[in-house]
Amino acid sequence: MGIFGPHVHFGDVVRHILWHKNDFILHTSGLLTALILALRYLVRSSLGSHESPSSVLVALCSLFIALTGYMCLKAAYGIHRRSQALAHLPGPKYPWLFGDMAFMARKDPHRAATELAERYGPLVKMRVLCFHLLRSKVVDKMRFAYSFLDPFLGGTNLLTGHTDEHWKAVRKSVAPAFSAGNMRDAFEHVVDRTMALVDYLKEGGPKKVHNVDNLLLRESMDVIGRFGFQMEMNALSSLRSGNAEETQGVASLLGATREVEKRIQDFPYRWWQVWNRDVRVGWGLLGRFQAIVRGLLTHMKTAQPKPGSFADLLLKAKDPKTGKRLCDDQMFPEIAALFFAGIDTTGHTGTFVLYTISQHPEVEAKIMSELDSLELSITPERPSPRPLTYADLPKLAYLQATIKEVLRMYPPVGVGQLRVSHTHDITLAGLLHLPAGTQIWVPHHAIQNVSFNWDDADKFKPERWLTPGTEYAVPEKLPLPREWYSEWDRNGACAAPTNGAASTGAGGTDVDESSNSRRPKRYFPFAEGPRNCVGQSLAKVSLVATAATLLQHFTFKLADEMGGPEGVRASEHYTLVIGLGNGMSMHAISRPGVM
Ligand code: HEM
Repeated sequence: MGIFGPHVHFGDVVRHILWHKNDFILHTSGLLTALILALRYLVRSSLGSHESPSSVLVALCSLFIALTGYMCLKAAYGIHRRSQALAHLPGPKYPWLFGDMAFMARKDPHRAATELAERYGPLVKMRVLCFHLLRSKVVDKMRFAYSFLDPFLGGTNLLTGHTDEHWKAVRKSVAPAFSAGNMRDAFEHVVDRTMALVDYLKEGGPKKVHNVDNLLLRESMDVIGRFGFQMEMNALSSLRSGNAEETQGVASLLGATREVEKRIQDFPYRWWQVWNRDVRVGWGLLGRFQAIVRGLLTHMKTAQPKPGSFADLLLKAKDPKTGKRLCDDQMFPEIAALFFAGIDTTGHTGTFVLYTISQHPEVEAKIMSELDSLELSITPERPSPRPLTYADLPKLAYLQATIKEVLRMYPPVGVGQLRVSHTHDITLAGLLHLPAGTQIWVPHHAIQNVSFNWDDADKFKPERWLTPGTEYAVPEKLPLPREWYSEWDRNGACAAPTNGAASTGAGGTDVDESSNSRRPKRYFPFAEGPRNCVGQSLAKVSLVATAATLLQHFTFKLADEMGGPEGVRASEHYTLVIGLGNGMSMHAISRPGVM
C-alpha cells in the first residue's frame, strides 16, 4: 500500500504536481534560471572570464535574451492596452502585483462580487494576477481558471476544455442523453430514490436531526449513476447497510470537491507534506474518486449500456482528429466531469429549496395547496394519494417558481463564468472595447442579487416568477450610460417579451426564445450560450420531483444547532459551488395522515 492509500499511484501524484499551477511555477522558475545563466555567460564572456568563449553559445544566449525581452515587452504592452481601455470603468484599487487575489480567497466570493456590484455598478474593473499562455480564436473559457480541475478529473473534458472541435464533437454526441424523452426515465429514478429517502427520514422520526445536504447529495449521486450509466452507486442504501467500501466511496465522491478547492485556494498546496495526515487523506480522497470513475468506465464497457444513455452515447462518440471512437483516457474525464458537475450543484440547490421553504411558511402553504389541487397531498382523508407523474411537473407552477427563486438567490455556480478572447479585441454592446486578453467575469450571484437589477433583491419572492419575462433585465433601471440603451434598442433588445418567457416544458425546461436572444438577461443559473449547462434538464426534473415528493410527506424545520438564518448565512461556503460548511441540519416532521 502506498503512503497515500490503496488507490493512489505514485505516477498520479507526479502528474498532479506537474499540472498547470505547478507547471506555471516550474516554467517561470525554469525561465528565470535560464535567463540568469545566459546573462551570466554573456557578462563573463565580455569581461574575459571565460578563456575561450564559444561564439555559438554567445549567439544562442543573446538570441534567448532578446526573445525573452521581446515577450516581456509584448506582455507589458498588452497589460498597458487593457489598463487604458478599462481606465474609465469604476472598480476597487488593488495592490499592483497581486490584484484581487485576496478577494478571491474569501470563503464567500460570490457575495463579495455582489458587494462590488452594489458599490461600483454593473461593470466593474478588476485585476487578477494571471498569465495567458494558451491561445484561442474566440471568446472562450479562460482555461487558466478551469484547468485546475483537470488533474482531479483525469484530463480536459466538456466542462474545462476549450470550445474546440473536440469539445464540439463530445457535446454533440452526449447532449441527446438529456433529451425530453430521456427525462421521463430520469424522473422515475428520481422518484424512486426520493422515496428511499422518505423511508429513511420516516424511520428517524421528527426528533432526529438529519444533515439534509448530505442526503440530497447522495440522492443526486444515485440518480446520475442510474441515469447516466445504469449503475447502482448505493449512496443512499449505504446509510443503512454500513458497507465500508460503499461508505468510503460515497464519502470520497462528496469530499473530493472540497479537496480540489483546497488545492486551488491553498497556494502553493503542500502536497509534499506526507507526514501531514490531512494531506494524506486528501490524496486518498482523490484516489478513491478516480477508482470509482475507473469502475464506471469498466462497467459501461462491459455491461450493455441503455441505448441513448450518456454511457451509450459516450462510447459511440468519435474523436474528430482520428475519426475513431474515444479511448479510455478520453472517456475517463468526461465521466468524472459529469459526476463532478451534477452532484454538488443539484444536491446543494435541493438543500436550499428545503431551507428557504422552512423559513417561509406562506410559501410552503401555497406549494401544499398546489399539490392538493392535483390530489397529490397526503391528508388524513387521503392517506394514499395517486403517485406523482412526469405530466404533473409543468402543472406545479408555484413549486417551479420557488425553485427558480432559490436558483436566483443561491445559484450553485455563484462565482460565475470566466471567459477571455486571446486573439481578438471584442466590443460589448457595440460600445465597450475590450482588448484581446481581457478576462470577462460573469458573476452569477451578483447579477441575480444586485439591487439595481431586482426589486426586493434580498427578499425570497417566488411570485416574481409567475410574471412572464422575469429573467430579462430592465435596462432603464441599470446605472449605465444612456448610449447603452439606444444600442440595445437598435438590436431590438428592449422590446417587450414576445411570448411567455416564464413558461416551461414538461420537465420544467424553459421555452427556447430565439426572438429574445439579444435581450440582456439578469437570470441564468445554468449559464448562457454554447457552453451552458448540458445537464440542466436533468437538474430541473430532479429538483421539482424531489421537492414535491419530500413535501408530500414532510414539513422541514431548521435544527437549533444551525443557529437560525444568521447561522446558515455564516456557514455559507463556496467550494467551487455555493454550499455549506457543515451541511444543513434539519428535522423532517411527517405531515398529518402520513403513515
Ligand atoms: C442546479 C443544478 C445545476 C446548475 C445550477 C448548473 C450550472 C452550470 C453552469 C453555470 C455551467 C457553466 C459553467 C462554466 O462555464 O463555468 C454548467 C456546465 C456544465 N454542467 Fe451543469 N449545472 C447543474 C447541474 C448539472 C447536472 C445535473 C449535470 C449532469 C449530470 C451537469 C453537467 C454539466 C456539464 C457537463 C457542464 C459543462 C458543459 C459544457 O461546457 O459544454 N450540470 N452547469
